[in-house]
Amino acid sequence: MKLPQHTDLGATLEQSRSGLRQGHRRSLTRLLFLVTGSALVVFACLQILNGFLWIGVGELTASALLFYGFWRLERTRRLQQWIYGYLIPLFSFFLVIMLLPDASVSAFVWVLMMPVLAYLLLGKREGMMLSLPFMLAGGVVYWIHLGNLASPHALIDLLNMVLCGALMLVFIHMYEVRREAAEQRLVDLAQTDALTGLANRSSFQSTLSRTIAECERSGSGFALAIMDIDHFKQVNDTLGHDAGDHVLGHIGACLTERLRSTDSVGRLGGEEFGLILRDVKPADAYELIEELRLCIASNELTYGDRTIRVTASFGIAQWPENGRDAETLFRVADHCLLGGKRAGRNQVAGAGVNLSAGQGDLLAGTGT
Ligand SMILES: Nc1nc2c(ncn2[C@@H]2O[C@H](COP(=O)(O)OP(=O)(O)OP(=O)(O)O)[C@@H](O)[C@H]2O)c(=O)[nH]1
Repeated sequence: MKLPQHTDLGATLEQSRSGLRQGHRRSLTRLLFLVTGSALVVFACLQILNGFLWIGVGELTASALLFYGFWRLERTRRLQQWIYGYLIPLFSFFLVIMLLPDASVSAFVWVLMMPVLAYLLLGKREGMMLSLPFMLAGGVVYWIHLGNLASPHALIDLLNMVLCGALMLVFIHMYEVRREAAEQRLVDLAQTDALTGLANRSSFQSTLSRTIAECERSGSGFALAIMDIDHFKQVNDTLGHDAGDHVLGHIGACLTERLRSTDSVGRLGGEEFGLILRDVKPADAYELIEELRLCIASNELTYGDRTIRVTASFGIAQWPENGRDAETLFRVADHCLLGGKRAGRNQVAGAGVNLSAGQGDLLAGTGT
């Protein structure tokens, strides 16, 4: 069996669940650091020229920190902390410039920038939790800034800002909710086999790697089984491709029904399925797979007015006895499966277990 060479699309998409994908969030944050840092240098020069030396020095220090952050962000694992470390002072700074006695009305447009930045960098939940209190504080400062609300002019200004801010927040929130849902659908599609609804090969491969890592830590064993339907080509050739699809769907359901919730099953491609049985000893794994074999063999499937009976062969590899890595386990299980096919099909063959059933044959010598 060849292991998949393509990248695991499901896992890649998985990373993008909160907010933008990690890589995109990183580049966006770096860009913001660069832009803010450069802008602060310009403002600092203007402040110094205007005689506000200490304000200029403060802005230069902040820009130096931002340039340092720009460099650090390329590799840091603490992206989230850096984002909070950027957004909280930035939003506080917006509030401070709004609080200045001679603050221009235009300074309040920054309130509208808060949800955009927070949602883009932190995603839906954290973006809302951070931007909402700052926006409310900005609204209060604006209200105080307007002074006498008895005048229609001030009231219009207040309404404009409140309405615009509220709409901005609602639209960005709705956009993020839909984007996350669409992304989730994409993740599900990338991990699922459309015909059977089971995990596809790439997703099964990820589960196997995760299982190995978990079992390395816990020390508990598991079994990998590969199942292949016998003479499936005949089903397609005699009853048609649709009937073949029907059989595949039925077998998929049959496997899922029989396994425990901690076990995993996936369609590896064509008429081949993979099973991961957690916390089992070789003899238990064999017994369970044997039960599956019998279930498939004894099942009569109706397709229109036709009755279909199929059998399947299984190869089992045990972790860690037959191999510690996915590639070796696949190779061993595949080797056993091949032995079972050669021995007459409708068989269960395990490496080192050398047990078989079906058609009264005993399979010996499979495995490594
Ligand atoms: N209906 C249907 N058939 C498929 C699908 N994927 C692969 N197949 C068919 O599965 C058949 C596999 O045939 P073979 O590899 O010769 O295997 P087999 O006939 O099961 O024989 P053994 O495995 O040696 O017992 C081919 O006819 C493929 O066209 C699918 O998604 N739907």
